[in-house]
Amino acid sequence: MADAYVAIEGDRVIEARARAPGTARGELVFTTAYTGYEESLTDPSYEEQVLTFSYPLIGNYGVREERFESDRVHPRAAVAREMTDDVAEWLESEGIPAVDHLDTRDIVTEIRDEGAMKCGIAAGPDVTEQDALDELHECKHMSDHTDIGAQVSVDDVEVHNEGGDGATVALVDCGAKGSITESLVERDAEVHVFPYDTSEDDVAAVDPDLLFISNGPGDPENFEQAGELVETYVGDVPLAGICLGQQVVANALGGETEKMEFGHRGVNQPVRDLRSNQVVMTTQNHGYTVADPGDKLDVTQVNVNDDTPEGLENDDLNIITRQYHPEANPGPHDSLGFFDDVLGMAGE
Ligand SMILES: NC(=O)CC[C@H](N)C(=O)O
Repeated sequence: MADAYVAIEGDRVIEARARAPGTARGELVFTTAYTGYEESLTDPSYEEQVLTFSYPLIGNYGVREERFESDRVHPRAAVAREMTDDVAEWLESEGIPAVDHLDTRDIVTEIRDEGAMKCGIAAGPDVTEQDALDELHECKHMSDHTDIGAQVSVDDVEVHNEGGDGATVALVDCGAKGSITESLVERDAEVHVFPYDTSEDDVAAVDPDLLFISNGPGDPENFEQAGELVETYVGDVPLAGICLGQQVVANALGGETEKMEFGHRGVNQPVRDLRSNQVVMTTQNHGYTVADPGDKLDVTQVNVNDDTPEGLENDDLNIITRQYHPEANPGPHDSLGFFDDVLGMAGE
């Protein structure tokens, strides 16, 4: 007998097995990544989402803290065809409901047909279908999480590699993955990690060589303060952005973003560079996209599958942004050179 339920839009309820107990709600999305579950589950960009793994076996190489991208699990719940005890115990210890023994192909097909959707989850010996439906009915649209930045950002400024020989980077933490800071520090940068709503004065005080807007969860239009920093610094200081960072930069410079149907989440998304015509494989996790880059930014890279913008640049204003995740945690490593390019703009 089922001891877990996943309720999706249209009030359809799918039976499952409880692997970590509890109730939760969020935007139901899927990743096609076949490795990297530790990184995905700790990626702050999954805040307020329920993550379904399309790869059928999750957890087969254990759980190791050194692979985590932040200090907690961010999806509200996890769904897999088969989840190992290691992962189930980790999620339980974090208070994150998890379910398996359901047909994840069905869920993925539903999301591909209908788009990312609201869902409710209830798992554990005493739960009912109605508990999952109640969660579903309480679920908000992703764009209505207007203060999502506060849920994932640092509260106070953190400095990494103080006194480093390289560039001084102001990294605006909209929910930054740890490996972005690591990628900059490995290249000798002194990285000042600022809260998502930091003031211009705080950033000015460190006299940055590069303003870097991080990845993050939810709708980029809910990150107005980061956009204001972009407007302040454009032309004076080189600008870089990853994922939500690309979207915030585009919105601030006269462009527009929109919600995608079901987004890109996985580790084999092909991206073509329009200048070199080279294709690289990339790691992705996004549900919004730049619909119009505005007149200050050129689209320099596109997704081979659907032509959406993957890279925006302005050589005169020193701006480089990427929709995918060049820090490559999990991999592939094809696009790590992004960090050399943006630090190059900063004079390194
Ligand atoms: N990884 C990210 O930064 C995601 C950006 C944004 N939240 C989106 O879903 O499109």
